[in-house]
Amino acid sequence: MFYLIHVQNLKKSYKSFQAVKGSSFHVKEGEIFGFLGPNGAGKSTTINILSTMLEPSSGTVTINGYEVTKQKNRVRESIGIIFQENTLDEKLTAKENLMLHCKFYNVPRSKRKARIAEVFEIVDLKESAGTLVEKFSGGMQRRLEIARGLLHYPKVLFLDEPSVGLDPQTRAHIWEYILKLKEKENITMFLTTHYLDEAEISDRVAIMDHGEIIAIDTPKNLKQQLGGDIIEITTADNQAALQEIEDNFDVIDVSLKDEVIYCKVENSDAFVSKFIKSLKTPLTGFDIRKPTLNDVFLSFTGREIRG
Ligand SMILES: Nc1ncnc2c1ncn2[C@@H]1O[C@H](COP(=O)(O)OP(=O)(O)OP(=O)(O)O)[C@@H](O)[C@H]1O
Repeated sequence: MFYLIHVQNLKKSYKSFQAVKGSSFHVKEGEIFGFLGPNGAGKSTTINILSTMLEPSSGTVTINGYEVTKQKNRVRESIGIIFQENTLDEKLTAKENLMLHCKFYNVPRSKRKARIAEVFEIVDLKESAGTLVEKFSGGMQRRLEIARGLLHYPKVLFLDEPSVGLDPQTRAHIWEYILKLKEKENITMFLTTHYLDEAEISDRVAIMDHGEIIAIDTPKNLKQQLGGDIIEITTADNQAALQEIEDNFDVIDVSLKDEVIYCKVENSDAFVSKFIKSLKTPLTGFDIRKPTLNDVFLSFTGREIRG
């Protein structure tokens, strides 16, 4: 089977420090592949290698069938990159920025105008084509960067923390555009994020920690693997309640963190009815929820992803 991204036993060391410790994964055409992990996990290192900006220490990586260390130009033609930081020229208009990129990427002169109009349409910036980028809001600049990343019809779009530093409403908008892109252009997307809600939109997620991929699957399967429901409990005496739960209740797992007791249970209905009736420690708060990707991360590493 042909994979747009194929990574085999990738390693990267900075002197004696191993930032990536032998990752292997593949990404299919049209997939949104989320790369999730806390700060310092090795996400940027991986994305920089995949996009030819950094040499791996060992392992093989192919993008669109081209090897990243031996066929750099072919790889670069196949990818678009949206960086964490703004790389637009703020003294130029939006359209001038895009035109510059077309020249840089050798988009044929006859196609430039139409393609620029197309990408402006995708990110809803048609009206602002002639405006200087320095007058754009943070969200508009990010949208323009996405438009620019698409100009040369890349097969894969790399998005490194695409919504970092944006307010929640703008973040939500950026994701609308990204999903529209998947629909309209069938672009394969490789995105790094440490926002768990953002990772949820991925078709598959790889969770990275300390340079290693510790899980890869669909968000749904990852969460289902945990099984059951999560119950968050606060009481007048959490230590006593924890002991009571451990001794008397049927739980898959129970832990106390930041003054909240987390219980993982097979069947929340059965647990709750017994719990309310028989817990001796006075209860002060109670919440039942389905597992999130944060719970997945917690169960693999014992830490919160934002830790
Ligand atoms: N040029 C470098 N020299 C030495 N160590 C580095 C270098 N670049 C990254 N590292 C280290 O490698 C590890 C992985 O860094 P990387 O930037 O890939 O993580 P990340 O998951 O992208 O984190 P973030 O979300 O903070 O960007 C970190 O411990 C980092 O300090």
